[in-house]
Amino acid sequence: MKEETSYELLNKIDSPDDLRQLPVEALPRVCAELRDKIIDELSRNPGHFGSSLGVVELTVAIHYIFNTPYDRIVWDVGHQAYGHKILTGRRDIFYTNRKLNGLCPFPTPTESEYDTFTCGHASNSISAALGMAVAAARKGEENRRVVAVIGDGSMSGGLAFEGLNNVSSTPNDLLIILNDNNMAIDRSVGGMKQYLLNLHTSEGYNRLRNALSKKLYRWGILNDERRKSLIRFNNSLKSMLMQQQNIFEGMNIRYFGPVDGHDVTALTRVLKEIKDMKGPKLLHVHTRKGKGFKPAEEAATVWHAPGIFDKETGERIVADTTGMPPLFQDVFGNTLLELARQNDKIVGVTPAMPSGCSMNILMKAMPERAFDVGIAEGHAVTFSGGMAKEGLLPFCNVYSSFMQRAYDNIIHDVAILKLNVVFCLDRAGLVGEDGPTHHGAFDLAYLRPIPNLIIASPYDEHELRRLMYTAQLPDRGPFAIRYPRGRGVLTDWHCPLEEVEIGKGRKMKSGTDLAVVTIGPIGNDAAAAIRRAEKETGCSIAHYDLRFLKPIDEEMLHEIGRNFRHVITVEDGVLKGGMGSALLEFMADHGYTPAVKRLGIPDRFIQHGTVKELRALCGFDEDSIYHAIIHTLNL
Ligand SMILES: Cc1ncc(C[n+]2csc(CCOP(=O)(O)OP(=O)(O)O)c2C)c(N)n1
Ligand SMILES: CC(=O)[C@@H](O)[C@H](O)COP(=O)(O)O
Ligand SMILES: [Mg+2]
Repeated sequence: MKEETSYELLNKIDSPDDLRQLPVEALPRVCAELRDKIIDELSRNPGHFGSSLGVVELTVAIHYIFNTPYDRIVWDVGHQAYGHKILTGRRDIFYTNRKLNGLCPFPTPTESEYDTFTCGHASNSISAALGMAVAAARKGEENRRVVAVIGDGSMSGGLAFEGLNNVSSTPNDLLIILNDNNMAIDRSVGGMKQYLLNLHTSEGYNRLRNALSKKLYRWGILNDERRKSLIRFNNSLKSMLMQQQNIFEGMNIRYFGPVDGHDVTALTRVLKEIKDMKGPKLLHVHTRKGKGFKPAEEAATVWHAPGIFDKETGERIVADTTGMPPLFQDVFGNTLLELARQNDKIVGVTPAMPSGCSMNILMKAMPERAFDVGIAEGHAVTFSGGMAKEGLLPFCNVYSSFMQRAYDNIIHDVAILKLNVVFCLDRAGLVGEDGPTHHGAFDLAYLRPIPNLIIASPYDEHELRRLMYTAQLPDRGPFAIRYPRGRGVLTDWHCPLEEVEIGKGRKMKSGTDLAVVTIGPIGNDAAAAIRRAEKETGCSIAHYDLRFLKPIDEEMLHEIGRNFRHVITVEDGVLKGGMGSALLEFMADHGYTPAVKRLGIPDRFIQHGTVKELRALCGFDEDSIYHAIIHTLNL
């Protein structure tokens, strides 16, 4: 049995100032306590695990060497920043992490002055940090240092490349720390990953470097003052030996490393040496995702966000899901494979989320027909467009909120040419604990104005399968299907694959007093609310499931407009510009004047919490729908 950690040092660190009072020899102990604290807290209150464990030493070294919060540290994604939170005054409330009204899931400037920028979506740290560095220079804050900490996976994102490109040509003293653990959520992929692997210091190089530096010291050519030049010398030596130019050096960004990211003493030494160097620089750090917790080191994908676990045995505590409805993502993954077996034009595309969206099912069965393109949503869409132009039929699966990155690509590279690409937007609607950066709140509103695009959302798992089948029939053009995070509503997702008439909704039930119009699985909650209202009050309520936002079912809307004085719309998406707005436009365009109450996500960013809590806060959970019905009918 593992001894309980006493957190003797950690409990005295209320801010990085306290950390900086400690002698450097104390840092390994701080790291051990911090690591134990993260393991302990996360075993009870789930969150992003492996990434934070991997950067414990880096986090301690950064706060030890840099004058935070005056110096700006920009974390990329921010899923690795739990150590940062604990060291920056949030230790005692860390148990509230990701809970409603508790600590935010990712660094958030409104929560702490140590959090410098919006985090959540990958690859923005270099651009944001460069902006801060330029601002500091313009304001004459010459002593303010700016650091971007970015993972190897996030470095594969286009935005990171755009940032690097600009860093190389704009005067700045930025430090980019590349935290390379050779993993994204799934395995890192692509040329950047390969390039970084090639940058690994070869054994021969290490031997030569050590021998040379010893000699240089002995000859008096090298001393501590001149160590900085040695790092440069090392890089030239490395380039020479490895016969390739360092891509960062080639872009005028000084490259240092790779260094062992778990040696906190070495890290502090290197950071101290390079922190005040002029000009842009990149420190390449090798870490292990899940470091210090064996199961997480061995199965990094599962332990990216493992849920709760037993910290002694390392076993994940997983709820028994027998008899429960399947995850929507698994219905997608299995159906895609089924369709791919029938239609050899089908290929799958995912930007770095093969496990998250269950495209790993296709990937495993037909590796040559599934593409993980890295954290590259824009590219995923345009790449799909290219394949579609030449006759393939890509199913491009992107989390709804990450698809925001690819808006122009949908319009410019797919919709204008009416290409046959099926966009599957997983995690549509409120996603829960990942909060405002991750809620798939906007897709209905941002997709609706795009010509040529079919937009649908399934009521349940069977409907998802039918929509996927329908979308791959010949010459459908761009087709978007959105569905939520989590489980569906049916116990058996299997059903025959049948065509759905495009633009046709379903009348779920008739009624006379009020029409409730829904889109997507939230319709099930509305149905429950309707049953309750009818049972308790004797009223008569019609329920329409629109199914397609575009083309919208005009016949159905005429029926509603003609027959009802009261309409309630319910959607798991933003009210501004969403399905309710579309209905209102239709009613106005055709001279109908029902009183329309729209339920959905209000015009503000919704915090984190459970989906249930957040729907209630937004006013579209079953209870709220019920009360809206009662209120509308004055019952
Ligand atoms: C734009 C965007 N796409 C996808 C994701 C999902 N995502 C979160 S972390 C992650 C992997 C990041 O890999 P890396 O930067 O190497 O960090 P690590 O997890 O290895 O610590 C991905 C794909 C995201 N947050 N943002
Ligand atoms: C940090 C990040 O963006 C991902 O890890 C995200 O939290 C995954 O979300 P799901 O848990 O819904 O797959
Ligand atoms: Mg990584």
